[in-house]
Amino acid sequence: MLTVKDLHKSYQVGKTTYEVLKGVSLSVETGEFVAVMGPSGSGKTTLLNCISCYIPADSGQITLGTEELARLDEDALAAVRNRKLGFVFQDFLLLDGLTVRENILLPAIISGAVGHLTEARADQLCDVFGISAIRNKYPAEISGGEKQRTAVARALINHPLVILADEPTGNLDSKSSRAVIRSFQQARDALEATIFMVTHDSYAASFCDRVIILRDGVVWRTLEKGATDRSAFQDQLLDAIRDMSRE
Ligand SMILES: Nc1ncnc2c1ncn2[C@@H]1O[C@H](COP(=O)(O)OP(=O)(O)OP(=O)(O)O)[C@@H](O)[C@H]1O
Repeated sequence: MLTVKDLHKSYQVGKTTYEVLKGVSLSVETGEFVAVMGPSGSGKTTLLNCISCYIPADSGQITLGTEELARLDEDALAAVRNRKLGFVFQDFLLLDGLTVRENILLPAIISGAVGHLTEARADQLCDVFGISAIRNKYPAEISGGEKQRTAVARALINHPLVILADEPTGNLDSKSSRAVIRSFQQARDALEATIFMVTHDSYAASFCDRVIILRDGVVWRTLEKGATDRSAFQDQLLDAIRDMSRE
């Protein structure tokens, strides 16, 4: 589904080149919920921005479905962003002047794809995320949890291959974090959505199928949840992070 091979990315600051991604390789399968963790500065956001087509990598390959991103021109990349990727941001970015349903439909409106099928999809997503009763309300009239579920539904409207989430629980208390994670789990279980989430939050990551830990621009370790119970998996993640700081 999503494959990253030997990805390199540097930033130029004045005359100095800082190599941030130093050969990242990973893959995410359809229907997987994967987190990327790592210390501040390890390259998580840079990786996400390369996969999002916001910044070009220096070398290496990113393949989304059957398309290799480096081969695409600007227009094709914009189409990938609109139609093949869904985004969930830390502050959710709902538009205040649009209702819940209109917010969910927005990516479809932007890609010129609104019709009966898309409207039915919006209603299906409202059902899946339990927001049908509030679909005609405006963001100012709904709770934080409802806003989060609206943002996840919006990310799914165009049937994206992958949802990219950047610190989606970053500003939230643990109850609201749990609500966001539950939405991702519902998206995976009910709609076979694939989710790739950057997070600092070991609690949020402990609900994932797999956690990739970056250190200093490379994949340092990958932990599979498998049949491990959530809190034991969170302990494993915290142990790994402690190991990393000792090495
Ligand atoms: N546009 C840029 N120009 C120059 N340096 C940058 C730029 N963006 C990021 N960096 C640097 O690249 C390194 C990696 O940044 P990145 O944001 O990818 O890390 P991160 O793992 O997401 O960190 P955090 O957890 O703090 O968000 C950092 O040292 C950062 O200062």
